[in-house]
Amino acid sequence: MTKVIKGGTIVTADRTYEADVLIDGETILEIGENLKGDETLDAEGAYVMPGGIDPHTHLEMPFMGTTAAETFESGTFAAAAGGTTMLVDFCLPGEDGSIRNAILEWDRKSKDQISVDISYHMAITGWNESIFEEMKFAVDRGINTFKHFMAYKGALMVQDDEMFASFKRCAELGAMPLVHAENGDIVAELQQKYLADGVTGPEGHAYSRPPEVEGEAANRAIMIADAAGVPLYIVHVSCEQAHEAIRRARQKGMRVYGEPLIQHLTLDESEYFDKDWDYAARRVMSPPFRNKEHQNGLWNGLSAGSLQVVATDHCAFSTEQKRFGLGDFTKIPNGTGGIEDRLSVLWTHGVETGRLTPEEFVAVTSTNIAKILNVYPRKGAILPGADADIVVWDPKATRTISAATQKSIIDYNVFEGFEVTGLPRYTLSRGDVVWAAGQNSQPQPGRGKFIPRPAFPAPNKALSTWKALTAPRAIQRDPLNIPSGL
Ligand SMILES: NC(=O)NCCC(=O)O
Ligand SMILES: [Zn+2]
Ligand SMILES: [Zn+2]
Repeated sequence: MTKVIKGGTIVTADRTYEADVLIDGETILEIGENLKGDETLDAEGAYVMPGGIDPHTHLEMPFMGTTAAETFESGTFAAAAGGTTMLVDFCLPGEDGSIRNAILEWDRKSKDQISVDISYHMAITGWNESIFEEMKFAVDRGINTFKHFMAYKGALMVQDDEMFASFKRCAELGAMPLVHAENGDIVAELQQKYLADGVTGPEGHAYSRPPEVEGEAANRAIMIADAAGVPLYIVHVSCEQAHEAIRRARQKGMRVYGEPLIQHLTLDESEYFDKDWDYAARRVMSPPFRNKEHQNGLWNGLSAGSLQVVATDHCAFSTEQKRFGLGDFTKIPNGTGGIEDRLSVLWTHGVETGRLTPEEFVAVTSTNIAKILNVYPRKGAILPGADADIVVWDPKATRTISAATQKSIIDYNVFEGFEVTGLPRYTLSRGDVVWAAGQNSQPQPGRGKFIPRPAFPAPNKALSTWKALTAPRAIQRDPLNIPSGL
């Protein structure tokens, strides 16, 4: 069974040109003029781009005494409705601390539910012999990235020596560490200080997580990665202090990647000062939204290349769950959504305003992510042989974002009222149409697949070769030049 996407303009991370795309089964067979297939999808007036990849989601994640309400079924359908064809979810060890069991649990929760493809990052939430051993099991299962929380003291947070040990293990395994960069000790102190001062509402969340705590942790993680000889990916970069650390590291030749979120690019700290408690609490996430200067810095980083990808950190709790923190902001479950709106909000605020070119848009929403996470060119590419994960993007279509019409099952949307221009006309996942605008598309649970991402020893090997060449060495001296010690 073949399909042809006809009459569109292909936009990839490096070029834009007019051509048809012929799909055979799950993969792209040919790109060219006047192609024919068993079925035709009209792309007149539209862009044909690699489907979005969201490298940071938390579907059904147990966290802060509850479980994120967005399910694998609703989350992956919402992704498809927004033009995203793959997401990378964070797999968290349970009470037993076992990585192996966590993977089995994530497989169990996701496999019969997902409409589009997924992959996992594995969280390292402590350190011992069995974690050391089981990291190899994860890599053999196609999980090549390990996440470390430098915040959430008393829960997920790891210490510097644990991170160093885990980063060294990543280096051996050809894997890459990820960090949530915030100084968890200082956050915990500041939380207590603001509570004691009588600041109990959601604004206390923002006050207790200033940009400096993020910048300090980003610098520390970069130093630890350098000492361990491994590349580093910093998730949800929200401020200039962290961005600056990444920029400086990259200037020094380090392979450090930075991931801003669509929320931090478009929403600011004033959200926490809203008089409506629910409104402000729904926007509580870590790190918190920042001011316009930080936002501008993130946009500049995307166009200049010091930041490489845009994610959502989709970790969506209902209003009822957010209310666990009434009277104490430290108990508001941390997380916001965005999986459905990432592409349209980024197109509207990025491409429509001239901050990003369409090619840069493809790079930061798909191709760079596929390359950094080692799944390119299977994903993130419009090339013969690649998976037919494609979004036919109508740059003229408009929508007012509203919880009332979204596919996500959450009862609100942090982008409520945003007018967006640019929406998917069709979303294809491995050749299947999983979203067609105006055609009453439904979730297709169970059709999505887990996509293994093999180890990528090349950057680690390059780094260790360079480290070995430039390592401090003992100076060989003629014994005659060494005092006898008398
Ligand atoms: N970001 C957030 O507030 N919640 C999700 C967990 C995390 O990534 O820190
Ligand atoms: Zn985080
Ligand atoms: Zn996260």
